[in-house]
Amino acid sequence: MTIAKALTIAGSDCGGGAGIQADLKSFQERDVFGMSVITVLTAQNTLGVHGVYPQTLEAIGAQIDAIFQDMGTDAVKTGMLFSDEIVHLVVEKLQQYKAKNIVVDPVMIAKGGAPLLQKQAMDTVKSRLLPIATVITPNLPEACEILGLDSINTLEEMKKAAKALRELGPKYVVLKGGHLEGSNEAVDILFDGEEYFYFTAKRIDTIHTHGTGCTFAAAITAELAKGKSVHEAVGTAKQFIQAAIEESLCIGKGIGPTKHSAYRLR
Ligand SMILES: Nc1ncnc2c1ncn2[C@@H]1O[C@H](COP(=O)(O)OP(=O)(O)O)[C@@H](O)[C@H]1O
Ligand SMILES: Cc1ncc(COP(=O)(O)O)c(N)n1
Repeated sequence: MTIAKALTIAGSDCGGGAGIQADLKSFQERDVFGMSVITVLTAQNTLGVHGVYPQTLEAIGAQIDAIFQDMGTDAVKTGMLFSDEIVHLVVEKLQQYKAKNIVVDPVMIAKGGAPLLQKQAMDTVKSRLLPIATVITPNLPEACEILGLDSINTLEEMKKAAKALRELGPKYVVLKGGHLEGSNEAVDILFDGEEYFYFTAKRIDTIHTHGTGCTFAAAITAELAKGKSVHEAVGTAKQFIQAAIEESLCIGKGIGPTKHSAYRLR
């Protein structure tokens, strides 16, 4: 039997809602063999991030080598990379192993406000990581940070931002509109350099969105691993995250996680 293989290179969320844990659950739900490289341990729950413990470069490099020297991957997702040195290492390794289908979720700030990427790493993310990406999946605050904008408030501004982001080198930009104020729809825009495609869903009135960005990007990665086009992958991921948020979980005292199995169980 063969199966598509996807790798996540990201931070561990011991609370299970975001990071490596969300990614592996999403891979499994999409029938893809999931593998993980842990960059950082976080002590995290629905109330916030209580501790960040970066792994050594040696440990991160050894995990990546172990996977590429034996099993290989059909697609790779990057999430929380935290420091400049980790971003450099991950880019070098992905280039060394000629990784295909790279989905970069440029994780910067947790929903509760904790920094997940050090300020010094931003330039390297822009100059080294985004250019090797097949797809990038920033949310609106991340897009503002990358582009040096104060805010993005309308779909027109989202289109402009998607275009500017693509000029930094990724093949496709998926700009997520989950944070767009005053809209009763959650609209994500895919830009391939020529056309804009809108992925629209009803905005769900819930605070339980811990890990939505990770879950969405992981679902895209899983579909790419199976050989789907970027357009198909984003379409499936949008339905996957919509179902997961619709049935999101009131676990813990703060911002709860989503239900990864919701889409499959429909
Ligand atoms: N309240 C919501 N209702 C429906 N979809 C949402 C909601 N919040 C976020 N989304 C969707 O979830 C995905 C992740 O988006 P977002 O929450 O912006 O990312 P992040 O977790 O990186 O901040 C996107 O497809 C977005 O449109
Ligand atoms: C380890 C880790 N990685 C990423 C996120 C971002 O979560 P979200 O998907 O809600 O933006 C997080 N809170 N923790």
